Amino acid sequence: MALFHLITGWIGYVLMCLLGLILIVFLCFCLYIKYIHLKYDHIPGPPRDSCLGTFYILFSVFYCIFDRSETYGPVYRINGMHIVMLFVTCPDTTKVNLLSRYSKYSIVLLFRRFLGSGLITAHNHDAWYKQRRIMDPAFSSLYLRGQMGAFNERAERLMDKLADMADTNTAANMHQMFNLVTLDIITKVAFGVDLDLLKESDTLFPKAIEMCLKGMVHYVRDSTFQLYPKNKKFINEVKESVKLLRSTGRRWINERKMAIQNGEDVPKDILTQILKTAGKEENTENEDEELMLDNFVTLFVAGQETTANQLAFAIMELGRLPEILANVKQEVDDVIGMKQEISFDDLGKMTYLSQVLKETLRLYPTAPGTSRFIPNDITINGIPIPAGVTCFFNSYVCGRLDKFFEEPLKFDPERFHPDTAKPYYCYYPFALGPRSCLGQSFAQFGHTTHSMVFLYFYYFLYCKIILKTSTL
Ligand code: HEM
Repeated sequence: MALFHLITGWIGYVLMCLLGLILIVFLCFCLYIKYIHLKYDHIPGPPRDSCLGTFYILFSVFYCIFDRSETYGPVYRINGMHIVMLFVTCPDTTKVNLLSRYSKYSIVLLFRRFLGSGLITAHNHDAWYKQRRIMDPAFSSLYLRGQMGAFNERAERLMDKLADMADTNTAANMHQMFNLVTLDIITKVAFGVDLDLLKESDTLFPKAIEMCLKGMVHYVRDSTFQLYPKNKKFINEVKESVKLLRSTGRRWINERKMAIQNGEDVPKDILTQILKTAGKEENTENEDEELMLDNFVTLFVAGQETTANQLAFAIMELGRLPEILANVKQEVDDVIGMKQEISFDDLGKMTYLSQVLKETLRLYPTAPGTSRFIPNDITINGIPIPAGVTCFFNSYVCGRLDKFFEEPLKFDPERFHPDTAKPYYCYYPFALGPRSCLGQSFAQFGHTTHSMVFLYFYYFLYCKIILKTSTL
């Protein structure tokens, strides 16, 4: 009996302590919310949906962010689960923040390392800077000029495939075609591997990338997504896809390492540069390998879907707008004529095509935004912003606001005519500043008509398609 009393006494005591602890946590939470209210409530923003703040962050529903930008102005606040996020369309703030050394977010996809500390997601400025300097040569115009053959060949393969489909009256899903061909190009030009996915119809690799991207969208939209049991099957598929991408990377990296060790002549491509990122930090061998794999996956994710989607959106608009299509055809006929091979210099002459592609990214930016953590107090449009928030900059929203672009929903390549004034920090489909897209750094070479390096080569696919369709 005494033992029983002792045990119940202890249980009562533990319960009391637990209750006390819960009460303290609850009070701290209330104080925290009060503090957040006092600190940030002067910034305009929608009311909170519930006691948890704004539960749905709605990153992917851009029209929602867009509507709010119209309602609340150049900077507004959302308290997502009481974490303050700012959505900014003010050009001056965009300029200052994106051109400065502010840090970014990181993604560990569904508990499995995905982009890790690779170029896009690296937090530490110095570590990122070292990687970027190493990668730059593989994106130089010098290296990419030498890859024209690979681009010509892959584009020809696509043309042959389309011609076959035309002969048999088979409908072509252009988005899917572009997905395969951009994957082919990246694997060849960046990693020296010839996949020929258009022919092989091996869907394992493209599917793995698609699953990873789907997983990433879910993760960004709701980071608690992985905790719900009903999502388990999907999550396992994503995990398997990440595993496949990283194990493929490991295999290709090891093959290249062996080739270098055996004194073979290896291309100075992205894979060779990725190998150089190892041994630069005080990392263990395992950490080095993981970093290399982060960059391997990063380049697929950054370079493949973005370009494939841009191509697909442009084809969609050209299909809708025969006049613009006729202008593009005319330019391609004038510059390329009957030539079989398209040269690097030909691409620079395609001014109108370049305008079409820029306009495509205004309406359909395939990497729609970026974010920066703000460590110091700043002022946006006269509103004081206390330090400690993350600012989101959305090119999709800016591209559709009529204060920046007249008749924003009209597809009009003339907006990007070389004689027209450049949009002032409201058009940034490749982000801006030091963390801008690595595939876009051609501007640094002082080339004004075309501001892309890697992407530049995708113009090429257009030329081919336009040429082919005019002869079919
Ligand atoms: C239409 C095509 C593309 C678009 C719209 C695009 C857009 C972007 C954007 C907006 C960022 C910044 C992301 C952020 O801040 O989180 C970025 C970064 C990056 N992109 Fe692209 N990109 C494209 C194609 C490519 C290609 C073809 C490659 C290379 C194969 C590439 C490689 C990268 C890399 C490595 C970064 C990280 C840069 C850094 O932080 O140093 N991108 N891209």
